[in-house]
Amino acid sequence: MAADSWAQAVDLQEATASDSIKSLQIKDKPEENGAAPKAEGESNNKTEEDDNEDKATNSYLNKLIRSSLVDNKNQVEVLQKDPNSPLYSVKSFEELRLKKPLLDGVYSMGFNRPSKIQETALPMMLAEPPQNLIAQSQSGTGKTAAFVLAMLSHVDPNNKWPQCLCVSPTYELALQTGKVIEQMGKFYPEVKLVYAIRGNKLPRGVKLQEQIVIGTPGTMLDWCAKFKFIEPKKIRVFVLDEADVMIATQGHQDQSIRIQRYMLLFSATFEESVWNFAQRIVPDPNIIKLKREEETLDTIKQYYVLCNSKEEKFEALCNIYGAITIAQAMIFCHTRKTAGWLAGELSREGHQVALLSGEMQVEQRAAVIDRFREGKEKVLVTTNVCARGIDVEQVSVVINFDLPVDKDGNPDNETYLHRIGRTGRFGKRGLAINMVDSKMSMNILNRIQDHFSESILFVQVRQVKTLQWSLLRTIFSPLTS
Ligand SMILES: Nc1ncnc2c1ncn2[C@@H]1O[C@H](COP(=O)(O)OP(=O)(O)OP(=O)(O)O)[C@@H](O)[C@H]1O
Repeated sequence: MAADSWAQAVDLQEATASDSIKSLQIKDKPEENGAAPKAEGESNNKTEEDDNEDKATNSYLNKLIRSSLVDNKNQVEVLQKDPNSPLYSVKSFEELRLKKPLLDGVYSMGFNRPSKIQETALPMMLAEPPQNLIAQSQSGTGKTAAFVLAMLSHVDPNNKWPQCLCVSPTYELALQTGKVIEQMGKFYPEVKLVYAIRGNKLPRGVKLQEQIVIGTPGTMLDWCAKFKFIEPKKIRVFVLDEADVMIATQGHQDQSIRIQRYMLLFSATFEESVWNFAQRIVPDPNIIKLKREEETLDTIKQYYVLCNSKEEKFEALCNIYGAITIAQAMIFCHTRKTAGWLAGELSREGHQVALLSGEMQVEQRAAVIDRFREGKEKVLVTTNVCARGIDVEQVSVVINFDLPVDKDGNPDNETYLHRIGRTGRFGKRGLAINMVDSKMSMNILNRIQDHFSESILFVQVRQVKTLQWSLLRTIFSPLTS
């Protein structure tokens, strides 16, 4: 059912939520191979028909999974020829006139063509003299590669001092962007990188030799202002990744974030007041801005389920667990406490899950994200600390166990978009499931839907098998079909 009438959707909650919750018990644990669990009312005594159905299911699933993994390259090619897609491009990387080692770096990462943001932003960023840029592009469309190429293009490797600064909002994202710089610059070994992140303590008075510094705001400011490891005057390029959240949390109050150099601001979202502020702090910027209706990705299908409490949401989650673990999933909670509780409950049910939240030691956080990236855990339970930027290709499902709200309890539309954007990366298909547990959260969901003029579809958790199949179809059916 498309929830096109919100009053109707709330009524529906009252009429069906408690009813549907009764059917949330799992009769069978999902099989290792991803077969759907039995829905309520189904017998555990298998008939020949059940056996045949299981076999057919397994063989179909295997095919779907294989095709989704193998066909993504073709899907990207299809999208890169579609003028309505954010991956559309008419140019090749050669035409963007990158230095030879950078071109080699790009191709070694398996990139064939630029995405729309890369094709549009790179000529502006590589121009001499460089021009300031404020750029918005949907999640997972290659913003990181765009500004990494800009930084690598502007450094002079003969000068042994920091020339480019890149600030990321979280420790994990700084590490991830650093990896992209290392990969893309691997044929340009004269250019070196250093991480200005918690835990990387340098002796006082040290003079940095590295040309690129990537880090988080606090440590970066300390390195510039307190320890003077970096001379702001010598900085040629200053990148603010996830610029809107950095401005919202730092920029309005702290003017020291303003470095009057060539400034590049990137994000998938720019709330109006932040956009205006960004234009005030960046002199004469080039601007790449999306219309509101362009902000969401068609490749991510969005659903919601109705529950009555945290415990019922947990039961609903258990019911769809088999489907979400076919590939990988991220589950977002509002607080560290809920994330810890949920990870504990899932573990008690015998599920192997990872937990990442802000209070953990940085080494622990790095280890958790590495293991998840390697697929050692299929489910990551987390908070907004992982809402932005984290790029794990195999994430096919995002679950909002709690809907994102700001400190006043209003919908946090930007965080919603970033959270669901952890799936559907660069042309992949993805699925977002929102768990609604009260009239208030239904209202939040309605307002998020209104904000993006997007349909978030209702699914009956009762129909476990149907849900599993619809999830699987959504994730794995090829874009061309
Ligand atoms: N031109 C390209 N061809 C193929 N893959 C690409 C290309 N550019 C980027 N990618 C891949 O697409 C994925 C998403 O890219 P990236 O993380 O840069 O997106 P983003 O726009 O920064 O996302 P977010 O808004 O979430 O921060 C990455 O895995 C990246 O390696």
